[in-house]
Amino acid sequence: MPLRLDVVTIFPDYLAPLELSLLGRARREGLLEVHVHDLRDWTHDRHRTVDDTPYGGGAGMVMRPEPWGEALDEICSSQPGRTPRIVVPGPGGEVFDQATASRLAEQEDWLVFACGRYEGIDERVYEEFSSRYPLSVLSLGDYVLNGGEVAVLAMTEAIARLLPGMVGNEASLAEESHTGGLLEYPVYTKPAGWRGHEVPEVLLSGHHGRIEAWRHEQRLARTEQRRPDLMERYRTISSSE
Ligand SMILES: N#Cc1c(-c2ccc3cc[nH]c3c2)n[nH]c1N
Repeated sequence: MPLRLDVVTIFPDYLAPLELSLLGRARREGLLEVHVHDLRDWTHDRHRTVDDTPYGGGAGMVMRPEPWGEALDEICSSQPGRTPRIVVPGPGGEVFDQATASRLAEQEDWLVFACGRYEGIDERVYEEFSSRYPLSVLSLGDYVLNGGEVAVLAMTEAIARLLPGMVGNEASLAEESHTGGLLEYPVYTKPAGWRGHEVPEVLLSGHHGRIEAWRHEQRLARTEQRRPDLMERYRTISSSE
């Protein structure tokens, strides 16, 4: 069964990149199903209003609960016998990392993304739907975006590329950044010499054992230099194995 993604947003065109490249091919090959919905289709006023002023005052606007309630009621019950995980991108969520992507790719076959805007979605939507469905609030990282759409694009690519059949050479998944907790090793291609910069001799040696050892050393060195936080976690996990 292909992974089904439903995305609810007030900017459906933002999700147009899901039609391109890897994800477009995945959809054409039946590995992935993507349905984008305009939240305003669940409004009933002339102006198709999705926001209102915040109770308690403060700057900005809050997304009204009613359109979200009707949209998620309809979408989450649209596949008889199936239950989605609702994913709400948000700066206050658990960090979405490679482990999260792997877990969702392995364990879920239907994700419903709820893209907020403005100052966010009325809290009662989270209360209502977390009592009825598995629900995760996930963050791309500690910086502020204007809405959830960019996060959905990133999360969708990170998850979908892990699906069986998505990446031509699945062996490459094993050596990329964050797989196994380390950053990727440096890569080179022809020409062997370029502007005085030479490809490391070991990579020209044809000695696969030495090449593998060198690449692992490079991963360790890069992770230590650029992401000491990941190195600490890697050491802890390695020492417990
Ligand atoms: N994921 C994520 C986010 C966001 C985000 C997500 C949704 C909304 C809705 C209004 N503002 C938002 C910001 N900011 N930074 C992240 N890492």
